[in-house]
Amino acid sequence: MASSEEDGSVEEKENNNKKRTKSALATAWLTFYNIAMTAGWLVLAVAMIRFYIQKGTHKGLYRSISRTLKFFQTVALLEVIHCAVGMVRTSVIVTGVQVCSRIFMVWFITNSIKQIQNEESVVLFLVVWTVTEITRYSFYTFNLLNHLPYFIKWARYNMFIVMYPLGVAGELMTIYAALPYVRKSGMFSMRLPNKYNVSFDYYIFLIIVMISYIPLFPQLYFHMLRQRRKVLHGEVIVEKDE
Ligand SMILES: CCCCCCCCCCCCC/C=C/C(=O)SCCNC(=O)CCNC(=O)[C@H](O)C(C)(C)COP(=O)(O)OP(=O)(O)OC[C@H]1O[C@@H](n2cnc3c(N)ncnc32)[C@H](O)[C@@H]1OP(=O)(O)O
Repeated sequence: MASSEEDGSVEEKENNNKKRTKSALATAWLTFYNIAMTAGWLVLAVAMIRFYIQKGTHKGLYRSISRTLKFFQTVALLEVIHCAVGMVRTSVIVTGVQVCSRIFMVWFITNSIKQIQNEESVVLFLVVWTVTEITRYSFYTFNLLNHLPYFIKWARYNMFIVMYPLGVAGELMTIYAALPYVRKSGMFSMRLPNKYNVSFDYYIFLIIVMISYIPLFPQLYFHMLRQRRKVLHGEVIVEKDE
């Protein structure tokens, strides 16, 4: 009996040690990840400001920053993995929708349709994303280091109230501006007859994507409002299984 109790406690200790090592590793990785992402978005912010000061126009801005943007926005796919493996306490679905819609905007809209790269709406979502991400990643970094200045916490859970709708407006206006070019070029579309016997119309797909903002965006927005109430006002919120 005594020996089985001892065994139990040894096993428990081992499990606790494993958990501690795992959580120390996770914290180290997340700290590195968040510092790298803050730096990446800061580089983007500086590049945008320098471009505008030097050229005095937004034309050509997207081209000048596209490589860095594509890199850091694509790396954000790791956030879906962080949620999936339980490294962070966030819904995979909420994070997945957020990250995938951004990656879609970068790769399949702005990067693929050169004619729209100089639209004002592109600058709108780029500026909004940049401000948001610098705030968000520095929030996570300082939080992990247990030295979170209140103004960063305040900014993280207040700025989105305005930034989210602005970002979405920029994205939707950009997709809308892309529609005529997509229709004319027939890009990413497959017409019948073809050897796969499959048809796909990217133009229609983009319209469906635009419509899907109507049910999906409020869910992200209300998720952030709930987070705001929890973090800034200490409300206990029972999350539904998302
Ligand atoms: C194929 C095409 C598909 C197209 C589909 C189209 C439809 C799309 C519709 C919607 C489109 C939206 C487009 C987006 C536009 C913009 O971004 S506009 C700019 C404004 N944007 C924002 O303000 C972004 C806000 N969103 C977010 O912050 C996140 O992405 C989120 C997932 C929505 C919410 O974040 P969440 O993590 O749930 O909340 P937090 O309070 O920040 O964190 C919760 C806990 O998790 C910890 N955590 C999370 N990530 C990290 C990390 N990287 N490092 C460390 N810790 C992390 C965090 O600390 C919290 O932990 P606890 O304190 O323990 O609770």
